Order: sequence, then structure tokens, then C-alpha cells
Amino acid sequence: MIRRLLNSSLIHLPLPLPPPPKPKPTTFSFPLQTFSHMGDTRRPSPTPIPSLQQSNRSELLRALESSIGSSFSSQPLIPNPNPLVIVISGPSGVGKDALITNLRNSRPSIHFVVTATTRPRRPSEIDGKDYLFVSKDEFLQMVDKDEFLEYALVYGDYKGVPKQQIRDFMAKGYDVVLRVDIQGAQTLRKVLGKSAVFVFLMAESEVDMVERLVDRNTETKESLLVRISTAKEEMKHVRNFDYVVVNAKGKLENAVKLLESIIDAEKAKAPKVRGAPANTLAIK
Ligand SMILES: Nc1ncnc2c1ncn2[C@@H]1O[C@H](COP(=O)(O)OP(=O)(O)OP(=O)(O)O)[C@@H](O)[C@H]1O
Repeated sequence: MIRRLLNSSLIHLPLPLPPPPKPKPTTFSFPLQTFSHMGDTRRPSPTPIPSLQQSNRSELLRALESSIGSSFSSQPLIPNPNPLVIVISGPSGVGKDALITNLRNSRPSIHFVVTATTRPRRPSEIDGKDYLFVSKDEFLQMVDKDEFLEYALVYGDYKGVPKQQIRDFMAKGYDVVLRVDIQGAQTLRKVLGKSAVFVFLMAESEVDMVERLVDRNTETKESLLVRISTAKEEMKHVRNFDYVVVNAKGKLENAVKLLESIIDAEKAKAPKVRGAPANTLAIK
């Protein structure tokens, strides 16, 4: 079974894929000579600057270039930002899957990493799209082959983030979103540090969170109790995250919008602000 899985390529990618972002320019040019030659007697006398209103545009630009002492580059002043890794986590039942399903629709250019899991597939889920459903033996063989960036035993089932998918998509310039439980987020923080963006998703109140789990109708009484008591404990980890998104009852779209704003703001950060550029992540 595991051989079939590996031979048929571990990564079941959602197709068709949107076009990847445009590749970055390889050079970054900036007019460095600006005023450094002022007073240099060897410099040829600058072309007189014609009237700003009446002159022809290219004539004016040539005269300005000549006065400045360098030509104006049409390359972007700031190269395209590096691909971003966004880690979405939060207690059970807060709406992580629901949020990601909605984000998928609004941001088709993001790659959503398909987590491998040994838990049974829920009726609404599609193998290879929502999760990669594997047996326990298959999962453990993948562990032996060091195929996971992070994996954990969550409520009796294994879940793991396949490395190769992240490498492949980041190499093509895609931003990637990972969905992990709280222990997974802690491990990923150690592996990725500040080069990934960690988002903690929470419900507005405990009662909302419990109601969502009950209404989802996927748990036994026992597993419901474990999830609820774990969730209370997990709320303490919120301070280790970069952002908190509250998924208020009936307002999933607001949570999606906030997450999109976070992604946009992270992409717009000045290059020096973030730590190591995300696409230089050492995923071994
Ligand atoms: N804002 C919301 N208001 C009401 N119900 C919601 C909201 N967001 C999600 N839900 C519902 O809450 C239930 C739990 O959501 P979901 O399965 O996405 O949680 P999860 O965090 O992925 O849980 P788990 O970690 O256990 O897989 C689902 O039935 C989902 O449709």
C-alpha cells in the first residue's frame, strides 16, 4: 500500500493550478551616483533641462538623467517579496478548515499544503485535497523516510506536514499556507523561527467553540471531552503567535478578510523588517 502511495507520488496536488507569481528580476539597480559627482570637474557639462511643461517627455528624461549623472532604470525599485509561509493554528473546532476552505476561493494563487493524516475521512472531505488520508503503517514509513517537516499524534491520530510540497511550491514562487494543531505550531516555530507568519485562530468564547464541535457532529462523547479540555489548555499558547484572528459566530467572512489583510501586510513589509527571507528557509 505504501509503495503504491509513494510510487503514485506522495503529493496529490489540487489542479488546475493558477499561474505562479512573476519571477523576481535578478538584478536590483538603483541610481547610486545621484549627487556624488557634484563639483567633479571631469564630468561633462549636463544637458540643460528643458521646460517641464513644453518639452517632449523623452527629451526631458534624458536631460534629467544627464544632470543626475545616471540613467533611470525601469526595473522595480523593490523586487517581488519572497514567498511567504503562513502557519494557521488554533484549538479544535475554532474553524481552521472552514477558514482555509474560504481562503482557497479568495486567494487561488496561494498553495495550501495538504497535510497527511491517519484519521478517518469525514464525508465532506476529499482525499488529496483536504487531507492526504493514509494508514498508520504508511504514515510511519513516511516518518522513517524523513518526509515530514513536522508531525504529531493528535487525539490518537497522526498528522504530518510533507516537506517536499513546501519546497516545490516555494521554489516556484508560491506563498504557502500550513494548517497545524497547537503542538505542531510550536514545533514549526522552532524549525522556521520568524521566517514564517504564525496565526492563532480562536472562537469568540468557549461556549461558541464547544457548540461548533457539538454541531459538527463528528466526535464521540469521549473525544469531545478530550478536545474541549485540550482546547482550554491550548488557549495559553496564543502569546507565541504573531497574529490572533477571532472567528466570531456566523462571521467567518470577517475572519477570512482579516487573514487576507495579514497576508497583504506581511507581503508589503520592507525587506529589512522580516528575519531571514522565507524562501531561504532551510528545509532539509
Ligand atoms: N464563524 C463560524 N460560525 C459558525 N460556525 C462556524 C464558524 N466557523 C466554522 N464554523 C463551523 O464550526 C465547525 C468546526 O469548524 P472546523 O471543522 O473548520 O474547525 P477546525 O478548527 O478545523 O477543527 P479541528 O481542528 O477539530 O479539525 C464546522 O462545522 C464549521 O462549519
